Amino acid sequence: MGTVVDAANQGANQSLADKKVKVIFVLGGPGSGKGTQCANIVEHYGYTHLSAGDLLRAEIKSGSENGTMIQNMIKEGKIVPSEVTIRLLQRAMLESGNDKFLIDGFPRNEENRANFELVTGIEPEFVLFIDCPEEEMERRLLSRNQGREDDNIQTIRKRFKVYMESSLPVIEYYNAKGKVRKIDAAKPVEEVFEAVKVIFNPSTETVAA
Ligand SMILES: Nc1ncnc2c1ncn2[C@@H]1O[C@H](COP(=O)(O)OP(=O)(O)O)[C@@H](O)[C@H]1O
Ligand SMILES: Nc1ccn([C@@H]2O[C@H](COP(=O)(O)OP(=O)(O)O)[C@@H](O)[C@H]2O)c(=O)n1
Ligand SMILES: [Mg+2]
Repeated sequence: MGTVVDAANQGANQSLADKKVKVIFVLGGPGSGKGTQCANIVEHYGYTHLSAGDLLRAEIKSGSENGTMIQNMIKEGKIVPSEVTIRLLQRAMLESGNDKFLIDGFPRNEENRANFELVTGIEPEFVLFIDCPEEEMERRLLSRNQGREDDNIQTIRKRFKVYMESSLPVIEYYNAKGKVRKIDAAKPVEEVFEAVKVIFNPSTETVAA
């Protein structure tokens, strides 16, 4: 690990800071519908969607030196060290050319949260909390059919445990700062999106008719 990488990272941070990027964290349990709602938001509001899980899976596929470590952690439902995930997020933000991001599935624990803030200096505008009962999340994960190695009941149970123990406290942290916008996700996709729109509409952006 060298100074070249550190310098590149600092350049990335400076450039993101100069742009004054707008970030919304989209959080919620595994299978709650984060990715589904992000796709809808992108269509209507011009954000770039960055799923931390998708970026990590792409990193495995790319044959990166971290690939095996990431794959093993995902299989066990564990949270990959933030150094890896933050670097992927920074790169994707810069490559997008956009200045508005939905960061989906990150931060997932205190280490993710604190280091992202420290390294990028970015504070989220707000946290969109996609709230769904566990039985419903389990049903959705077991019928997702995307061929994911972690969508089996053994790994799902581990992911729920990690969510309760490590991710909910992050949502609680932002809630204490008045930054959480909570959505009831135990409804059909379109109905959930109606509630999402209410959150996104009062800002300066408008919906295309
Ligand atoms: N409101 C909903 N009602 C029923 N199924 C849903 C809903 N939202 C998403 N799904 C389905 O549930 C599964 C998990 O959704 P996804 O968006 O991948 O969740 P997450 O990114 O939070 O894990 C997918 O198969 C998706 O099509
Ligand atoms: N910030 C993150 C996000 C995901 N991940 C890993 O990637 C897995 C899948 O995350 P995901 O966001 O795609 O999963 P869903 O919540 O969409 O079902 C997690 O269970 C973790 O193993 C991580 O380590 N750190
Ligand atoms: Mg997802």
